[in-house]
Amino acid sequence: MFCGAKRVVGPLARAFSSAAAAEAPERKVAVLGAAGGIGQTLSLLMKMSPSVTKLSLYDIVNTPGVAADCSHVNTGAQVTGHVGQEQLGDALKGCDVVVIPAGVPRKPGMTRDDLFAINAGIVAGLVEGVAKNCPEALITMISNPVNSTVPIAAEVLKKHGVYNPKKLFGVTTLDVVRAKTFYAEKNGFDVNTVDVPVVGGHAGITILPLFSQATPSATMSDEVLDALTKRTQNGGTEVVEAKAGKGSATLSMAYAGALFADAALRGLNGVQDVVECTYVESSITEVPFFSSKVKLGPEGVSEIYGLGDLTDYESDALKAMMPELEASIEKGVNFVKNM
Ligand SMILES: NC(=O)c1ccc[n+]([C@@H]2O[C@H](COP(=O)([O-])OP(=O)(O)OC[C@H]3O[C@@H](n4cnc5c(N)ncnc54)[C@H](O)[C@@H]3O)[C@@H](O)[C@H]2O)c1
Ligand SMILES: O=C(O)C[C@H](O)C(=O)O
Repeated sequence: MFCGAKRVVGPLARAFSSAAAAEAPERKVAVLGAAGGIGQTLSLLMKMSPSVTKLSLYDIVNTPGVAADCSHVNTGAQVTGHVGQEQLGDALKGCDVVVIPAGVPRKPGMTRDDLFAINAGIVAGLVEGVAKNCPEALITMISNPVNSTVPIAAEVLKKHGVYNPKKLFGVTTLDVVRAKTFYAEKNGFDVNTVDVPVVGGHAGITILPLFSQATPSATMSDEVLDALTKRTQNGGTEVVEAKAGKGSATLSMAYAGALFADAALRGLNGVQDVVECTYVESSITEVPFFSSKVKLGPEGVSEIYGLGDLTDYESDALKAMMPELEASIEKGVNFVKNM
């Protein structure tokens, strides 16, 4: 089927093959919210990752079925299913990476912040489980609103005396995935050769793709640049509206979540130069959590890169996002303080 055509291997396949080093240590990954729209596909992708040896699937419903199904895939990872609060400890013990896509998704007309009322408590409870059962694990937070759920996780971990800012990540990979797709489409590039850093947070105007730093570079009019920026910022809403009340992005998010989890595992395993955009505790701007390019290593975060040169358009957008980002962070912090 591919005779004659030059076929470029995609990023997940590249991540999976380079993670497959024979000397890679055993790694246990848990997916919390594994029976959900994201959770099920993400669990499958994690089952396909050669760097995962144990895959623990946790949810408050339906995980026995999801785990049985996933366990029949003929790859190396051993799958276990855990259902309900009393099985959370077993799901988490010995984990190296905990991926959290638990919680409710948006419906049309909602903002991500509208999910705070339900998801804040869900995330706090799950991170408490991490603090008690696998405090050394890397946490990759998918549940929205990410701009607040990551600070919530940090505060819960602090309450338990186990917070390590190098090990807590908000997953903003889907913004990068979208920016790459839209940029490649617009400029006629092979999407597998494209890179676009996306900085800030993960909601509306806090999502800032830096197309001036995209590779390969392209000359775009101000109108095209603005349209691409807005499409990236509204990518989640585009899917929510298209799904018309049946949830938000699940397939592309599972792909993005697997890409990030695999990058985290490669970093843990000592693979060099693993760099992803992710929302972490950061001092590169005036807000305490910010997404930018981060090098991932054996301890989690090994280096947080600065923003580089920004155009006037990008500088203005950066300034404009700060009040919203700051308020979302404060809301998360206060939620745990008042718990
Ligand atoms: N970071 C991102 O880029 C991104 C992208 C897409 C979606 N999301 C977010 O991911 C979350 C999940 O989305 P979805 O489409 O998979 O939703 P979903 O409703 O399909 O699945 C959520 C799952 O979480 C489970 N759950 C609820 N409470 C739980 C608890 N206390 N412990 C464990 N599991 C629990 C539910 O039973 C369900 O199976 C939403 O908050 C959504 O907004 C984030
Ligand atoms: O948009 C949403 O609510 C889900 C997610 O954050 C996304 O970007 O797709």
